[in-house]
Amino acid sequence: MGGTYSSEDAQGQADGQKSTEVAAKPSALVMCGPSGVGKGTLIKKLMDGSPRLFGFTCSHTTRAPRQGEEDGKHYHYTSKEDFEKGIEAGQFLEYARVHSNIYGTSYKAVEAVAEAGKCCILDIDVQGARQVRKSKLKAIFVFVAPPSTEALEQRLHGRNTETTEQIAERMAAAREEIATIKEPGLYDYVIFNDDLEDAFAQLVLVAKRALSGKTGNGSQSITGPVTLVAEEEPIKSAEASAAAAAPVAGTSTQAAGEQSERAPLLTESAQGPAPSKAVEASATNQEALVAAPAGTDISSAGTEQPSTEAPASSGQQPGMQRWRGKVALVTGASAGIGWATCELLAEAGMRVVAIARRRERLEALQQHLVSRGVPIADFLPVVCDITKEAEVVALPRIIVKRWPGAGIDVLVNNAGLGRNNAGLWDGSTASWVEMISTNVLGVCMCTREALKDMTRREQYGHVINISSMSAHRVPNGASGGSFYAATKHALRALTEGLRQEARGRKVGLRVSSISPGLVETEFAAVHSFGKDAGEKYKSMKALQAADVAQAVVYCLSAPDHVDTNDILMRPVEQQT
Ligand SMILES: Nc1nc2c(ncn2[C@@H]2O[C@H](COP(=O)(O)OP(=O)(O)O)[C@@H](O)[C@H]2O)c(=O)[nH]1
Ligand SMILES: Nc1ncnc2c1ncn2[C@@H]1O[C@H](COP(=O)(O)OP(=O)(O)O)[C@@H](O)[C@H]1O
Repeated sequence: MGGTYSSEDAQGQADGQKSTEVAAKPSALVMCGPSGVGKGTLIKKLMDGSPRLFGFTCSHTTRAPRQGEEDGKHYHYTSKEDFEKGIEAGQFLEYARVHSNIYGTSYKAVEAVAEAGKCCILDIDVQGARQVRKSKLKAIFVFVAPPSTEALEQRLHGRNTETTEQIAERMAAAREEIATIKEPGLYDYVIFNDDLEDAFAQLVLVAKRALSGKTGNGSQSITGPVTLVAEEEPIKSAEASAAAAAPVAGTSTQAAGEQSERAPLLTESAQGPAPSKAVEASATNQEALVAAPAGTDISSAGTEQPSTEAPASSGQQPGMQRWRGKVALVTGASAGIGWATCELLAEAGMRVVAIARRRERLEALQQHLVSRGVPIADFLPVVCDITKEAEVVALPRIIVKRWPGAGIDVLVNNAGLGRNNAGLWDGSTASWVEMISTNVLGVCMCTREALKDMTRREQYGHVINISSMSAHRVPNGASGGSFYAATKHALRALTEGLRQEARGRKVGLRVSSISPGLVETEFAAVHSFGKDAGEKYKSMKALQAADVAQAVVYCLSAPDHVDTNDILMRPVEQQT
């Protein structure tokens, strides 16, 4: 039927003989990515798990069959002449010249799968994907990306199916293919195939969308990050439900409101037609992983070099070498000091676990880090509220799942908040509870779980508490700001207490406290304490969040004989 084919035709045919398994007309799943990235491996895993739901569209190719490949199963092996005749006759939905051969998807191949009511899986190159995007075929487009170009080359060698020259040709093409991630309107999802199980679980979520007939228009890659899981309707796991039902300290209306807006930390599989058991099982616990947004530039991912625009990296800081490849968990990573700290530590070669409540900020941070040349494989964003005990307790498990054998080496307790309406005259209990829950209890729970993790591995690293000058005096007492200072005074006592406990247990844990004065991002908050408080700080030049992040790097990189216990950072009064 050649050029008259449209996906609607195929869907119509599928409707008549739809099995009960296929609840909606499936869209096709277009898989792109450089040679050797693992497309075939992922597709096979998906089809082996659910052969009745997915069908592979068998392409035509002029390349010779590899050992073990079967005509009509892996490819239709065709001569160049026959292929060109087929193109002339309009038999191909798309075709392209790839690695010195011609490859193409015939309308017939798509029909064969669609007629059985299955989701068509196309493994095609970038040129083909562009053509399919313009066609009428309803599809979701996925780019499978390697964690690094080195890993890709290793996989190609490991597969043992190409000569050295062929591998060089594929590697040259790979760089151009990876650059197309940024191409507007092309891909709906980018899946990094670092850990096969993680990549597969992400593919399962996308595949479920295809099965239920959803599509993407690729425009999300420009207008905003794409999250695999947020778009699904998650079912709360028992753990997350328990956490939501039992906040650590009382209730806070604001905290409760924020909590309900975001997705839970861990989810069971998303809804949709029931796939096979194997597919279900590996789709769990992926909520913690945020897939890279399409449009992210990973062309330098894995190179360990910051981009040319990047400022002098903390990786050059003497003393940071020892932390390369170690794990730093940073709380409150969505903005300000936390964000800046993640940036510096990632650029210093650490694996960074960024904790925050707002998913979209974590995605923005991920995109930012990747654009600065941080390997995606070294970043783990986790949606987590540190006042929810079950969510905090889950963190070490999530980390070890992502990086087997690893654990928390550095904990940066940065998350903290100040609320007005907290004076002793007429303050709100909710404000007090919120501050205590986050600034004190949240810090304690994160610390306890990090210490357990260090004890498990018998490796004690460094805990850095981001405190405040308000831990040393009460700056806004008259305006009702003493409660915030009280939480920071408590943090000061706890920091010293942690040091004493570590000494008592004879473990080599380092504990630092950094007490910044006014940080620029807090200006608004200070003004909310009243006119007097605002006036007082008018003449001051506020610290930058990056200044405080530099102090974190300083604590980590200082030699053992240098005391980094308490760093006070007062802003200097501006000369008028
Ligand atoms: N455009 C297009 N590309 C295809 C088709 N079939 C395979 N390819 C792509 O051709 C490239 C080489 O495929 P292949 O020789 O099987 O090698 P491999 O991907 O390294 O296993 C890959 O990027 C495939 O995605 C097709 O029908 N159309
Ligand atoms: N996540 C992964 N980690 C390590 N090796 C992988 C991973 N995914 C796939 N591989 C291996 O990489 C090689 C290339 O995978 P393949 O599926 O043939 O790639 P493609 O179809 O994209 O060319 C295979 O030997 C496969 O076993």
